[in-house]
Amino acid sequence: MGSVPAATPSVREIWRAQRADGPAAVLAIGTANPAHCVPQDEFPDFYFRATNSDHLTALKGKFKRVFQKLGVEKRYLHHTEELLRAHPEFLDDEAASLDARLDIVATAVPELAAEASKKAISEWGRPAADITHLVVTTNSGAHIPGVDFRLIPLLGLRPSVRRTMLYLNGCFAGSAALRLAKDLAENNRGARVLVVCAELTLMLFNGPKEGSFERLIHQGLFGDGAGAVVVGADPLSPVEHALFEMVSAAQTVIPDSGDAITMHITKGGFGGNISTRDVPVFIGDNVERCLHDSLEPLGIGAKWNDLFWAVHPGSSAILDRIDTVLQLEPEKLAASRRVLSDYGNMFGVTIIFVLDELRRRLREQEGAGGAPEWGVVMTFGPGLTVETMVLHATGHMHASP
Ligand SMILES: CC(C)(COP(=O)(O)OP(=O)(O)OC[C@H]1O[C@@H](n2cnc3c(N)ncnc32)[C@H](O)[C@@H]1OP(=O)(O)O)[C@@H](O)C(=O)NCCC(=O)NCCSC(=O)CC(=O)O
Repeated sequence: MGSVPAATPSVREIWRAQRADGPAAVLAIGTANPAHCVPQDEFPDFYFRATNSDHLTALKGKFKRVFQKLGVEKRYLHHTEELLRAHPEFLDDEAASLDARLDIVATAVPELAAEASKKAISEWGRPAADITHLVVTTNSGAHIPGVDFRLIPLLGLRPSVRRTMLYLNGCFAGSAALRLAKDLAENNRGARVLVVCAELTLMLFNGPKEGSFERLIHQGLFGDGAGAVVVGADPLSPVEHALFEMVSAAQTVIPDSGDAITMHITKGGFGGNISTRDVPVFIGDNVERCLHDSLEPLGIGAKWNDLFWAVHPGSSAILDRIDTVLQLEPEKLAASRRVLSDYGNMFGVTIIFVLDELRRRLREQEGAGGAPEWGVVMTFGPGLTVETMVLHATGHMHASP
């Protein structure tokens, strides 16, 4: 008599076994910047000298006035005066400079991305080969194979790592990648997702031009950096620790705001528009509705000042608007303001720096016995798009090395 075959599991049983038991969580964070640091008060001199524009004294005066209002004290930039001298075509948006810019970012973006990733993997505590999924996002490039592919040898990832490359998501790119990572981690038992965002503003670099206000914002606000996060569900004790549990994630579009921020590739790098007067107003008018839409279905009825906050610091005017609308206590957006001040707006990378800064601040508050348990991530970008993620702090807020 033959043995009785084991019953084949049902599709539902297979589906259930493939899924994680608990929520996705942030397990580690790493950040990196280029070495070239430019204090904001020295930037107008650097910029007008490097672009042979010192004769435009009135325009330089306007740059200085507006730069002081952005909330930035210093930034890190890949491009130096030496690099700009070697590429005079980068000073003129009518010149065909796209190929030269793409050549530079093709190497520099993966290298910066790898630096941040190595720090995240080292803090995580497991080998790089245990990463099962890779989600990479950048606005700084347009290559196939892209940064995701280059990271496999740079980090020693498995060739079978499942890659997703997100190009041109503007400043909400970091949140979009984290939202995707949450779904991947919860829907693939044992998955460990490496999220990587990297940006170089070289794609936006141009000389000053009368009447081009957005150029002034492009040059004065944005900075270069990379951030990496390891995301996974059901942490393997004692090696892994959840920093933030990722409770829910949402994305929405603000009605009639489609022209407020636009970006497109041109022969001279990136073109586009930022309606600097409208963006803070659109965000201020919609922030409460987005928050209610995220928190109410979860049954979280906390007051705004009972939460911790990780908000994309688009500029200090945007943070001021959010402060006013939500009537936040001054320290609530302190992590966002600190990152804006020390690094500038690094597009989608910025929110990873804010999370890193926030966990340091929460650790200090835990020590003092009063850290909030629940919090919100909010980022904004072209669309205008608002990304919201609800987080739960776990009490493991150890800082990165
Ligand atoms: C640009 C600002 C710093 C200006 O600050 P204030 O409004 O307080 O300044 P202000 O009104 O005194 O103006 C200072 C000087 O700038 C001039 N000015 C201001 N706005 C202008 C505009 N839109 N066009 C032309 N000139 C303008 C004023 O005339 C004045 O000139 P004068 O001194 O000669 O009188 C601020 O509005 C701001 O931070 N806006 C939001 C920026 C933004 O959109 N960030 C999002 C980045 S994108 C992002 O994060 C998402 C993404 O990219 O995806």
